[in-house]
Amino acid sequence: MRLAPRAMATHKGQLGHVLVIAGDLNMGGAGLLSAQAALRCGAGMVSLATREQHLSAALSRLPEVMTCPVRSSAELLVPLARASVLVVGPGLGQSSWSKALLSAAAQSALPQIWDADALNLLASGFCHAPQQAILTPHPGEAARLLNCSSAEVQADRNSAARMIAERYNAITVLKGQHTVIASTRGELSCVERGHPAMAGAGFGDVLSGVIGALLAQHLPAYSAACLAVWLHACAGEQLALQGRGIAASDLCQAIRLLLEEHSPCLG
Ligand SMILES: NC(=O)C1=CN([C@@H]2O[C@H](COP(=O)(O)OP(=O)(O)OC[C@H]3O[C@@H](n4cnc5c(N)ncnc54)[C@H](O)[C@@H]3O)[C@@H](O)[C@H]2O)[C@@H](O)CC1
Ligand SMILES: Nc1ncnc2c1ncn2[C@@H]1O[C@H](COP(=O)(O)OP(=O)(O)O)[C@@H](O)[C@H]1O
Repeated sequence: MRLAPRAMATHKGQLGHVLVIAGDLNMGGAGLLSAQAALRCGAGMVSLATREQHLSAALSRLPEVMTCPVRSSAELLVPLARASVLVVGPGLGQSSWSKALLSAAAQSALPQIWDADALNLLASGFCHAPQQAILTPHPGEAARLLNCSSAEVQADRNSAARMIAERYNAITVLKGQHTVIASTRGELSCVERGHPAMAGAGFGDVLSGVIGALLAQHLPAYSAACLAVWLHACAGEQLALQGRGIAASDLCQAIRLLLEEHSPCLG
């Protein structure tokens, strides 16, 4: 499960276009973290559809990312038509704006990663998960998806991941210590890496962008989920050597270097 090396004549159009749909008012940073991670893991192009209030922050922090201020689902149509992979949910909120964007994504046939509020809205019965989805719940979101408590999820994490995969017909990444990845065909993997210094805001947002970039570069979905979790957890371990206080965005450079070690760009 490696990314293929790149031919010398490779161009960005062959490496996928990740569209991150994220960031309601007061949570603009979540989408930026996800987009930054996708960029740093080699996606050919990255776009961010978010509240117009976040436009200038996004442009100044991530000039490589195409920023699409969207007020309604109609304004999402053009970015959706250009994308090859969607990351939906970081900081998306649960407002009418959030719901309109999620509905538009749910109707798309593109492969997509659903995180955070996309999962909360899914759990509420607002919509169905699309075909070819990867769901990335933490134990709190997993509990909402299964209509149980997070203690019950934690008591048997393998079963919880399997049940979400079955119920929603989607690859499921149950985050937290020793992240579990379950497929709809019964495959189950556990990544016994990571560090409690990763217990902070925004780490999950980064993971969603890493998965998006690997999918965009044509890794099969289950492999993309497993490799992304492993890279993210190992990067966390490396940064944790310096102790607490890792900012989630710090992970991106460490993940980039680990990815190059694992899957060299020139083979
Ligand atoms: N910079 C930003 O704009 C950020 C925005 N964020 C957004 O904030 C919103 C709320 O997300 P939250 O995840 O904070 O809130 P949630 O209410 O979804 O989850 C928090 C609860 O889930 C449970 N939980 C989570 N991880 C657990 C674990 N490892 N073990 C056991 N229980 C666990 C706990 O009960 C915890 O109180 C989302 O839209 C999210 O995307 C976050 O991503 C953080 C960064
Ligand atoms: N104690 C821990 N051990 C290993 N990994 C952790 C630990 N705490 C958090 N993580 C990882 O950090 C990420 C946190 O994601 P999440 O809870 O969705 O955060 P956020 O919504 O703030 O981005 C997950 O990938 C999780 O596996």
